[in-house]
Amino acid sequence: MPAERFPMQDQLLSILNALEDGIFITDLMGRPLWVNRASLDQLACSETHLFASDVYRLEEEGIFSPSVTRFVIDERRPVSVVHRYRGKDYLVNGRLFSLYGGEPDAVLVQTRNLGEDVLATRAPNETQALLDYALRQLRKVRQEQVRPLDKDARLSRSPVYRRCLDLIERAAAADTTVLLTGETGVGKSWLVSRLHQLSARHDKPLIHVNCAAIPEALLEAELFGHVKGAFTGASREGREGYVALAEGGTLFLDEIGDLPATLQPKLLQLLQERVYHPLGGKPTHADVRIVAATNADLAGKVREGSFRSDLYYRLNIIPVRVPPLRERREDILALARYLLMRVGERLQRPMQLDRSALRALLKYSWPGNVRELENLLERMTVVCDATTITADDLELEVSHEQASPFPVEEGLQDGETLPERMTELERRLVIETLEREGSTRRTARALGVSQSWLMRRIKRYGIAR
Ligand SMILES: Nc1ncnc2c1ncn2[C@@H]1O[C@H](COP(=O)(O)OP(=O)(O)OP(=O)(O)O)[C@@H](O)[C@H]1O
Repeated sequence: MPAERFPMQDQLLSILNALEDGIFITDLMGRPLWVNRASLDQLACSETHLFASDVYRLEEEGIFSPSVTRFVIDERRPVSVVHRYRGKDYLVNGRLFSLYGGEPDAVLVQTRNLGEDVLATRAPNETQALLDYALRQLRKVRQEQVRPLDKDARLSRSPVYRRCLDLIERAAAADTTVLLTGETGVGKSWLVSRLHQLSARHDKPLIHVNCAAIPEALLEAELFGHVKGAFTGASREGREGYVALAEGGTLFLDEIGDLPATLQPKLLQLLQERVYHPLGGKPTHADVRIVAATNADLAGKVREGSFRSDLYYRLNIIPVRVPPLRERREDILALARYLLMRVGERLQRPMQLDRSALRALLKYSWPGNVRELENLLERMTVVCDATTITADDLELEVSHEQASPFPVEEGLQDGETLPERMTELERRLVIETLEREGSTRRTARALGVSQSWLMRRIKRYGIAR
């Protein structure tokens, strides 16, 4: 089994591979992380196929029937069942566990072939003890040697959003100013936390300041702090501002377009000279990385004179445009499943979406972007009687149904050719139908093509499954 998928010391690999019990580990989205030899033999499925898929799809394909992993993910509790599989009886134990020693972040399924005995000579807990030992060692190895698994990086199938994630990753390493722009709810703040986590400053604070939410009269003191008695109403001891609180880390200035004109030169000084003035105090040196975000048209504000152009250019060193959800339709269903799982976990109510709901989510234009999707799924989790959400439950407004993503009347984009447009249309249709239908067999039927044609396209477009 490939060590790069799940780095592990050789001895541990040998122990786990020597077990007669099958060991199958997935993340909480049901994506395989590691599987031992016995488990692969039991499943009679190629390793490549297994790792390119998730338990939901594998269940649809009949490789699991049903999947114990899915049950553990949905129910959030351990389960023990006896499965008859290819003429043999297996005792299957599934449970949540933590790879890092904190909150559960993975599912472990252990499969024992009952036919081959569960011999009286073998202490029943022997395998379990060995396994627990191996997992303890594994946690240690991971904590020492590798960075935590990046659970979210695989969340995007959209080239535009992947470019955005890529840019964030590069910017994280560069320690320079970044300006994120994009509609409300697209995930600008989410990307800033990701940037901070990936940067060398990750063990220092990330301070989020919403420039639009703090009254103008207070913003300067909040940002830069004040010494005692600096102004009427100031606290007697004086107070540190957000810049000081972010020392060594990242200062995230959200809604930067609302930064008052009086503060703009002060921020410029901080950016250029790394110096600021607490109210009533001396110039102070700061070591912070500044990241700003806005859903306003900042260049327009510069043109109309309400935002300083020198500050704009200084902030705009690495501009990152975060695309709205309607421009990354390939991600809608994967995000919906992920967010539904997250909210289900929080509210202790696992839910699922039926096919009519998936179709409705794809048709809608999401003016409120990821936040709107998240809020809708939370509302559904609270108000739906049944645990399966249907299109009727969603009540998405027809007026917000999306026009075709490829309107003929708009013609081709600058420099785009007809074959390029056709290829992109094919790619998107394949991805969306796969997301909706789950298995390649059903997708091929829905698209009216053969399964081998579909498999070739999946390969050609590098569609992760
Ligand atoms: N790629 C993603 N994966 C998971 N959750 C996401 C992702 N992008 C955004 N979210 C979630 O969507 C919600 C909205 O995101 P966020 O607050 O970052 O948007 P925003 O662009 O900063 O919005 P605003 O401009 O209104 O401040 C958050 O709850 C966030 O966790």
